[in-house]
Amino acid sequence: MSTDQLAHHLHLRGDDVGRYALLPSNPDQVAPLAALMDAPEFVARNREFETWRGTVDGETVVVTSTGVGGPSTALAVEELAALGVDTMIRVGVSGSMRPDTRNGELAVLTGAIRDEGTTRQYMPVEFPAIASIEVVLALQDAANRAGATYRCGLAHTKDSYYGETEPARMPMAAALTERFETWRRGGAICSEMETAAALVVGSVLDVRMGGVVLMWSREAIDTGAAPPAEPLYATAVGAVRTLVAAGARTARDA
Ligand SMILES: O=P(O)(O)O[C@H]1O[C@H](CO)[C@@H](O)[C@H]1O
Ligand SMILES: O=c1cc[nH]c(=O)[nH]1
Repeated sequence: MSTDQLAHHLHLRGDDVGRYALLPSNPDQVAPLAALMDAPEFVARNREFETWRGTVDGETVVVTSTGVGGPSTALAVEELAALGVDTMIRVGVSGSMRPDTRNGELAVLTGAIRDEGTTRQYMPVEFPAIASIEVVLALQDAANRAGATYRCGLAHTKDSYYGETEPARMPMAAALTERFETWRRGGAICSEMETAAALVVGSVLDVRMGGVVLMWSREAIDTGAAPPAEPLYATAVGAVRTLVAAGARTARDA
């Protein structure tokens, strides 16, 4: 795809983007994230992919929703990378996998368990889904500056939300419950649906990729209360600020 061409799913061209992108899965989070930047403006919407743009310390940053799950996340990462974006951060909400998590705490993601289907069509299962160290450190720095409560670690990425949150009613109840406990005992801190695809596709395309999510329990979701998103948004935009200040990225082959 040339950068003059309209990207098939995102409906963006090369001129619309810079080097940086934030990737919430929920289109409702796009405008509030862009609002923390200078000169926020709507750029395009097609299907579940809504894009706004702003600047952070003079650098163009797009905010593009990926939709739920690996397949649409892979599309968004592919098309943004083809247009020239080289640094991306997944932003979203997850369940927690640790009993001591405070509702609303952030998780800065160092990697993801590939318990989903999309990345198997990119790389064999032995290949790890690992975040860029530069993005992880920038997110930590920004979370500290935002005064956010957070922990760092692995996300569990799956394809079935109800398989995670209501396993007992699934035909595979025993297997789902046992697998979930296995991931928990292995150290996973949260469960969501996009990070593994973002990290593996990012790695294949030489994109610096990381992720930050707000951990919000199923019980809290069921109350209908909105999660307190300000620390999440401040951390995501603050991390871009840190990366912009650092300047040139470290080359993968250096
Ligand atoms: O709130 P977002 O970021 O969409 O993330 C989580 O919520 C959705 C499921 O309800 C999945 O996309 C999951 O990853
Ligand atoms: O995938 C998700 C998203 C939010 N909460 C969960 O428990 N799981």
